[in-house]
Amino acid sequence: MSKIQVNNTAALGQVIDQEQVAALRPAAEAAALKLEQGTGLGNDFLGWLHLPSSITPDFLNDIEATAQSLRSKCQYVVTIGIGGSYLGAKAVIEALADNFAAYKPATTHVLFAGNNIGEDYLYDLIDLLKGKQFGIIVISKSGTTTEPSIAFRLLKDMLEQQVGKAEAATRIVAVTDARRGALRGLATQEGYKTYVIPDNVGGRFSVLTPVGLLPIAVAGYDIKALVEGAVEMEKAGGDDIFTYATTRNALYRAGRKIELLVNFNPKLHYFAEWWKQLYGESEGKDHKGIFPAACDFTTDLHSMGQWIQDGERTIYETVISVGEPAHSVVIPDDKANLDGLNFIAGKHVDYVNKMAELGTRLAHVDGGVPNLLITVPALKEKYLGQLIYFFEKACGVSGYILDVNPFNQPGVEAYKKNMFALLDKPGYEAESKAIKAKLGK
Ligand SMILES: O=P(O)(O)OC[C@H]1O[C@](O)(CO)[C@@H](O)[C@@H]1O
Repeated sequence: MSKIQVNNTAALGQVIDQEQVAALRPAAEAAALKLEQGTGLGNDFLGWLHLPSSITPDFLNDIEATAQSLRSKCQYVVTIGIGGSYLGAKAVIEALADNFAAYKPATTHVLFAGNNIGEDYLYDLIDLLKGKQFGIIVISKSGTTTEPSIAFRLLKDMLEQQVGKAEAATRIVAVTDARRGALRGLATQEGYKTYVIPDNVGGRFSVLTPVGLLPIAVAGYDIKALVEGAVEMEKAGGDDIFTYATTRNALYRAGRKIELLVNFNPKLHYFAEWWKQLYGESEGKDHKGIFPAACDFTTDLHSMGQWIQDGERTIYETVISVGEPAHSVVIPDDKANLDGLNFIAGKHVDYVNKMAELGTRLAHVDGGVPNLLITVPALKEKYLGQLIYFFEKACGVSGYILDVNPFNQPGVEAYKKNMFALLDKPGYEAESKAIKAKLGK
């Protein structure tokens, strides 16, 4: 089976050595056992662990049928959600899509909303959708998150005005909790097609539920291959996962507090955004946790490269290296050679990119930045499925090595409480009074 691979050789020798990594292996194995036996912190949120192998062909067929129905009617399908309720779908779609898909004709464009509170963002979206055939996938595990709720209220209204309430109900799909939350009530009342986010799967671990699978299928990608890749990784288990989890924890203990996930392919930008939530929400608690940051290379070498090469030595780098590009572009020969580029004439652009990648890794290691390498054969559904499961499992293992609960996110509530208090939300009267006093109002 061709699969993703992890290599930590270039992470060793300066800041940490193999012994320090090996010393964490028993902790990693104990963490994996805790996940398997459900005996660790947050054990009511382990539904993702054997999720891939529990997905049936019938379930995927049903999602594909719903996707096809939306595709047949809609030029645009707006996926409404935030955090784990959008980043997985966005990451996979961007990794697989034509870089310029937005400017090329397509049966159906998948758009995203409810992931910010930008008035102009919503204005521009509403403007785009005026008079167009569109549908909505509204995703919220809690069913009460403010950002997607605002976007859904606006777009539902607009859709009903454009096509009538009955037709709108056939173009809206809700993905939410089986029982709880305002979205569940609304979907039942309006008769929307719904999918359930299992109770024991947290938002940031939900990309392989309908949260990710439905928008990915609407965008035209092969969700069966995606799940197949995840199943392969679920069954393959250990070594690469342990290597990644133990090396990053050894580096953290040696003072490397920031992990920089870098790619040499712009299609992976949102994959890093998904990864940032996965690791940031899972590990950043009890005043602990590696700070997950990301860069797109070579783009950011011309902005962040100086800092990475020469700034404070608190970072290490994890490179996601893609083996093969999907297409071929060769650099042409030029008789005049005024740009001096004939030394690479006849070479594939990807060959130059790979030399940039190798040169960057060597330079950064020389500059004191330990380097982990994850190779992905190609940007295809199957390998993305492997990568998703790899990072999820490594996150659970890593979180237990760090001795935090990797499956909760209590810290996210602080901003929400203040926002509701400032907005005078019913039920927040005491908080409103307190925050206004603090602001001298
Ligand atoms: O799916 P929901 O409940 O709308 O939550 C969206 C995101 O918001 C958070 O709950 C944080 O507020 C994330 O954990 C989650 O992925």
